[in-house]
Order: sequence, then C-alpha cells, then structure tokens
Amino acid sequence: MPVEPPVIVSTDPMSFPHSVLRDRHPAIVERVRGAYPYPPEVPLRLERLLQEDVVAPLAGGAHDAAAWAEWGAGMFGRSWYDVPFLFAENFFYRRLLEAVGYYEPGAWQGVDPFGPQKAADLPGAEELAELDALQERPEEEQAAGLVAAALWGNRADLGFRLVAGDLQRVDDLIVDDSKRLWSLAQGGPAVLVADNAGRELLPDLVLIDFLLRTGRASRVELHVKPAPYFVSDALTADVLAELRRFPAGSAVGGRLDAALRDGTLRLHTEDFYCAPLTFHDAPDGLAARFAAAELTILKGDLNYRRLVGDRSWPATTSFEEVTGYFPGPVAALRTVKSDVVVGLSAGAEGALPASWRTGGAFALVQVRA
Ligand SMILES: O=P(O)(O)OC[C@H]1O[C@](O)(CO)[C@@H](O)[C@@H]1O
Repeated sequence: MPVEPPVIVSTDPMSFPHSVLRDRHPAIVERVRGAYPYPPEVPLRLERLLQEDVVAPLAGGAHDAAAWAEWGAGMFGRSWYDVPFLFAENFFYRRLLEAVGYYEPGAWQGVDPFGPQKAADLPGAEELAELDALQERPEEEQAAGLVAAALWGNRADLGFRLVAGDLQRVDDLIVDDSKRLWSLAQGGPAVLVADNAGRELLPDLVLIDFLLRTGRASRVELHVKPAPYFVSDALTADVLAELRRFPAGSAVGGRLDAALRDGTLRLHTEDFYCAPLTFHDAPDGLAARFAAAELTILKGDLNYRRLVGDRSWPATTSFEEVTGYFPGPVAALRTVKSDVVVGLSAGAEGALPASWRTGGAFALVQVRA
C-alpha cells in the first residue's frame, strides 16, 4: 500500500473543493427553494444553513443524530472549508434534508427536494428507442457501446447518444481497462453501485440487462442511495420512474421488469451510501455482498473517491494497490469530475489540459481483479 497523502480539504480559495462549497452549494439551495412551495420555515432554515460559518451538529432527536455525532467528532465548530471535503459535502446534503423536513413526521416527510430536477432529466422516447435498437448489433459492439454509454451518461452536459461513431470516444478515455472488465464477467453474481438517476441510470439499466441476457451475470444487485443525495443520485423511486419510461413492448424494459419480479435483479440500499465514509469503512454486511460478487461495478466520481480514498494521490499511484483492500474484483466507470485520480501511466498527465481533473471531459475504466 503506498504512503497515504493528506485527505482533501477545501481551505485553498483557488481549489476545486472550495468552489464547490462556495458556489455550487448556494446554487443547489436556490434550486431546492424553488422546487416546491415549501412552508415559510423551510427557506429560512435553508438560508441559515448557507450562512453557517462553522459546522453545527444535527438537531437532537434526528433518527441518525448519534451516527452523525460520531462521524462529525472533531468537525463541529470548525469552518466548513477546513474539514475534509468528503465530510463537508456529505453533511451538507444531510443538513439540507434536515432543513426541508425530509425526515420530520408530517405532510412533507419523504418529499425528495431534488425530485423536480430528476424528473426533468428522465430519458425521452428517442433515447429509449436507440437503446432497444442496440440489442440488434453484434455482441462485441453492444458491450463497447454500453460501457461508453455508462461512462458518458455520467457527464451531464453530453446527454446520451448511442449512435455509431459515438460508441467509442477513445481520445477522451484516459484509462481503458474495459477488456479486463468483460473478462471478469463470467456468469456469476454481479453488483452495480449506481450513481445518478436520469440519463446515467438508463444506460446502467441496459448494461444490467446485457449482463443478464448474455449470461455474463447470473444475477445482479443494483445498489442505490437510501435518501436524496448529491442532487441527482438514484433512489429506488428513481429506478422505478425510469423503468416506467420504457414503452409497452420494449424488450429491455420487459426483461428488466421480469428480472426484478423473479429476483435475478434486486435493488439494495443501506445507510452507508449516504455516510461521509469511504469503502474502507463499508459495514461487514455490505463488504460481504462485494466479496460474494464476481464483479462489482462502481459508477461515477463520488464512488471513485470513496473507492481510492479522498486524498491528494499522485496520478501515477497504482490503482491495484490502493484498491487492494476492496473485497472482490472491482471496476470503476467514471467521468473525471474532481481532483482524485490514480492509475495513470508516467507522463500521461503532462499531455492533458490544465483542467483535466475537474472539467468532466475525460473518463476512465479501471479494473482490479
Ligand atoms: O455524480 P458523480 O459522478 O458522483 O459526481 C459528483 C461529484 O460532484 C461533486 O460534488 C462536485 O463536482 C464532486 O465532489 C463529486 O465527486
């Protein structure tokens, strides 16, 4: 295991994490404020959250107050910018749920503050038809197209297109271990840890269908978030909304529906997925699920940070070594949208533009068998 560099914090005003807390979080709050005609105390609480200089704990009485008191030990009373970025982001979303009364018994309980934004990002008929058409192509081409779609669906501005010529964007794929990924899917159980709903979840679902339909997986567990998180992260409700988009008669939609009903596809979630922790701290039950899988596919930027640890790793750090602890073979499919990157070959970074880590223009497929 390489020597661990420092955990990323947001102190430097010129840094990417600083810009997330300073600019992105207020913009997110603004959207939430406009999402529903909330009662007047909600915008007030949201404003107080934005104005908070130092991290304050959850109000007592919350069902998870004790857990957050433990995770936040040493964080409370410090500037949001000086605590680990991973903690600051995670706790911001938990506090946002507190502000909108997501867990408070009453009429607004369980209303997803990001629901309207997610609904606007559900795929249209054209995208669904393109996906259904993909199954007519040679299997190799389907496999390549689905990895590309699963990756680029993670890049919000690109939307999602499965037309020939767009299937392989090798120029922007800075590490491509997809052959190894497919070599690991030999017909055993697989886990896919989802990231965003909408245009990212759609190709994830079609990838799952492909794994099952071609015998590359015997069964699949799709892991989703237990609560609204990082705006667009997928919940069970988002999976179900997405499945309802498939038109009657869609072969993919029909197979996914049947797979859920017969248990070859199962949805799974647990509190860990909204905790400020990395996969090093996965609870035993979750680790056992990964260990039992022939392959675990982790989607997206945040899952990548949680896999390798949210640290200032040199980009040439060995992916194999830093993920050696993970229980079972693992593949990361990720558009690069934050500073954390490992597994690049020597010299590769020098050929990339200055903003390559945060611009969302590059992606990687990395595998540890
Ligand atoms: O949806 P994804 O791919 O996990 O991206 C979320 C990313 O967004 C950010 O919150 C800000 O860019 C990152 O910190 C995080 O890793």
